[in-house]
Amino acid sequence: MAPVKSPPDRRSVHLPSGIRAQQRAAKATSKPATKSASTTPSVSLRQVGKTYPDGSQALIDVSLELRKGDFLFITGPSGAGKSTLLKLLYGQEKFDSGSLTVGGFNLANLRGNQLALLRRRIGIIFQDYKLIPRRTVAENVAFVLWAQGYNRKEISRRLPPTLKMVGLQHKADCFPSQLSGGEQQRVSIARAVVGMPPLLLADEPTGNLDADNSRQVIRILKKLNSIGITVIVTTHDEHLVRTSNFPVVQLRDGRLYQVRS
Ligand SMILES: Nc1ncnc2c1ncn2[C@@H]1O[C@H](COP(=O)(O)OP(=O)(O)OP(=O)(O)O)[C@@H](O)[C@H]1O
Repeated sequence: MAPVKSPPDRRSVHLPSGIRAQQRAAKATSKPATKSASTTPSVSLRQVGKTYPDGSQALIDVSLELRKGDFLFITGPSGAGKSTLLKLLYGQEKFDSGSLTVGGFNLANLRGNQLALLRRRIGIIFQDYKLIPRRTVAENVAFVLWAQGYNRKEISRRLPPTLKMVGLQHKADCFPSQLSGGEQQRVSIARAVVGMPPLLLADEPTGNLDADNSRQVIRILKKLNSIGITVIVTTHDEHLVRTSNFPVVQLRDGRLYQVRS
C-alpha cells in the first residue's frame, strides 16, 4: 500500500466509505439524532449473576439496557466485574442467573453457529491490543474479513478506508513491533470495526496509553458512535469519563450503580 505524503490529521477522523453510506442512509430515513437513536434494545441484562467455579462472585443482580446508537462508560475498581460483564456480552463466559440478550440473540445456551453469528456482529478492543506479531498492520486488519469469508477484492476495497479512519494508512506494511502503543491500539480499533459490527466493546482501551493517545482513541470511538454503532467502554480513567458527557455506570463488588445518565 502506497505511503501518504503527509502525516494523518490527529483532529479529524475519516470514515470508511461503507460506513459513510450507512450514515447517509440513516440520515435520509431517520428522525433527528438523539443519544438513543432507536427504541430497539441493543443490549439487555436483567438481574444477571455470574459466579466463577472458584466461588468468585463477579456480577450480582446486574440490570442494564442499551439502545442502538448508545455510548456507555463502565467504570469501577480492579476486580469489580467490568471485564466479566463484557465477556458475557460476547459469549466468552456464561452467566448463572437472570437473562441477557444482545442484538436480538438470547445469550442463554447460545453456542455453535449462533454464537459465531453473534460474534460477527460485535467488535472487540482490548487493553493489550492482541495483534498478531508476525503479521503486518494490513494483514492484522484483513484477517477478520478473511475469516468471515470475504474475497480478496472486497478485502482490498475495505482495507484502505478503514486504515485511513484510524490515521494509519501510511503504516499498512509495518509490523506491530514497529508501532507505538497508541498506533497499535488504533490498529486494533480498525480490526474491530472493519467488518462493520453494530456493537463495539472496548475493555480498558486506553489502559496502556498516555493522555494524548487516550483522547485520540476516545475521539475515534465517539466518531464511530456518531454513525450509529453502539459503544461500551470500560475504564479506570476518571478524567476521560469526566471530560465527556456520555452516560456512566459503575461496578463495585459485582453490583452496578448508575453514575450519570
Ligand atoms: N476466570 C476466572 N476465574 C475465577 N475468577 C475470576 C476469573 N475472571 C475473573 N475472576 C474474578 O471475578 C472478579 C471480577 O473480575 P473482572 O476481571 O471482571 O474485574 P475487572 O473489573 O475487569 O478488573 P480489572 O479492572 O482489574 O481488569 C474478580 O474477583 C476476579 O478475581
